[in-house]
Amino acid sequence: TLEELEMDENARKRIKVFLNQKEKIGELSDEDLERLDELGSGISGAVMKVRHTPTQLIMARKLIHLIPLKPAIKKQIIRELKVLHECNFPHIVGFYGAFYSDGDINICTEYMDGGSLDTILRRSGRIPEPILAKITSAVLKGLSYLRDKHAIIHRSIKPSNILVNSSGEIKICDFGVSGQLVSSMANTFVGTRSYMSPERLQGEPYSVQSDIWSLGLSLVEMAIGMYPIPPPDQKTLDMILDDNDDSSLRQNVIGPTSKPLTIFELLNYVVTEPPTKLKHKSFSDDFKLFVDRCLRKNPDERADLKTLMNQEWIRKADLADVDVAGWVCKTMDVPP
Ligand SMILES: O=c1[nH]ccc2cc(O[C@H]3CCNC3)c(Cl)cc12
Repeated sequence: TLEELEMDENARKRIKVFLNQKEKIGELSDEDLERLDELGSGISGAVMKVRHTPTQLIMARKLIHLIPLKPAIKKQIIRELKVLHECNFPHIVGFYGAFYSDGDINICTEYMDGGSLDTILRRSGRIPEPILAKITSAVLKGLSYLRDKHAIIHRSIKPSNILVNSSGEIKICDFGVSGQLVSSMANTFVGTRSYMSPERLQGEPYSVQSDIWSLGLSLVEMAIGMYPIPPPDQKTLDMILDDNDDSSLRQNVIGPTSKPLTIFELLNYVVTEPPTKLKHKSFSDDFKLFVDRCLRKNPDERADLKTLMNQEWIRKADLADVDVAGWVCKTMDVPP
């Protein structure tokens, strides 16, 4: 029940409102959803902004095109996705329902008008440290909730799976709730970058510790405004971060100086080279220490969720009064 989860009053209220609206929906179906806009596309498919005509609710609809899948497998995935009905938490994106229609698995979730952090990063350059601390606190709470209440590990923490809205809420999405869906998509990796931990890249058993590596790498990327493998040299970092004309609101004018690594070289780098470090005077020591605790190649040396939630950087973040809503609105105004 919501009572047992340590939530503050207005978080509990928001979830009650969400569940109230959800009751009006009943079975979701394709003909009840009116397409409004394209929101984003991930490795598993496209995400559309839709309106559920019977209730006029705005939702995000993710289409997962998995061919060829035997009907029995598809039924199992839809059945396993139903666990999402029990995932009600301030930092987990709300779930309206899942259904299967003409070859696609459809997952309908809460619409987040600020979008995903990778889009915000592309538009506004980089994310200020006080905002990153709030984002990290939310992600850690979300990961703890998934592990402690549902024994789920996220499996793909990265900027594009962290969503924000103009109320200043920060939520994670696209976690591996359905084992069958995870294994059906196991070989559909596409893309030029990876947030996977060294142990996972080497096929070793992995746990929530693997999500902590991904969080650390995502934090470095969001702090400096570029994918941090291979680590940019000091000169590049100084150029990006020393700007005092508040370039954090503008696209960084420079890209990587050396030629980009192939995906193989990149994965090989993660496994063989020392982990990326966050080193620049513009970041607090607490932040640098936090990132260092996340980016240990040995998962046993990497800090665990509980330790990280008690780190100075996070304790200060939880007490700090940061206008996340204001920041999200500012990034929503920046032209795409
Ligand atoms: O508003 C949303 N609600 C729920 C989900 C969602 C997912 C989105 O993008 C995908 C694409 C890659 N990962 C996340 C985007 Cl851009 C928005 C939403």
